Amino acid sequence: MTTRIVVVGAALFDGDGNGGSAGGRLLAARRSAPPELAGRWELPGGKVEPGERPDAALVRELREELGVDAETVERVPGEWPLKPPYVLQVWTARLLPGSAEPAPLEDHDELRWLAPADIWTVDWLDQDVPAVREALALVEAGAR
Ligand SMILES: Nc1nc2c([nH]c(=O)n2[C@H]2C[C@H](O)[C@@H](COP(=O)(O)OP(=O)(O)OP(=O)(O)O)O2)c(=O)[nH]1
Repeated sequence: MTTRIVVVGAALFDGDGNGGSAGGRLLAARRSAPPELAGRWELPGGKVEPGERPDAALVRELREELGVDAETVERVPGEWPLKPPYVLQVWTARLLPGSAEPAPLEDHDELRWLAPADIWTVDWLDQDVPAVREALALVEAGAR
């Protein structure tokens, strides 16, 4: 059997609170490690643990990495290969009322809320580019 480990990433939007709203800003996180990924931007998240639901893993990772209380909204269709055995899956997500603002507690040295016009101004990890594109397409479709 092929071992396949899911990495979950959050397309975390701010805005009017309906989650992933078009026109809201998307949170991008700059990795501080490992050296080959440091300085590149990603969707915050991490590895799903054995027996864990991916959406629950994402909420846990956002708490650990950013210090926030968040909820997932919708799975972004698709799956993107990372370095084997990892694959990336993405959910749209939003902060819960009363959550702290995201802070770069672990794995990241800078966070940036990107307005729609600024999404492509950061140096996303190559494998994140199609994932970010799909996440934006999903929220734009939802806004129509
Ligand atoms: N979190 C995240 N990881 C990504 C993305 N794109 C991408 O290639 N990766 C890679 C980087 C890492 O090799 C792997 C995820 O590892 P991680 O370091 O974020 O996961 P984790 O918090 O569970 O880490 P750890 O327990 O191993 O310390 O996937 C992305 O958008 N988000």
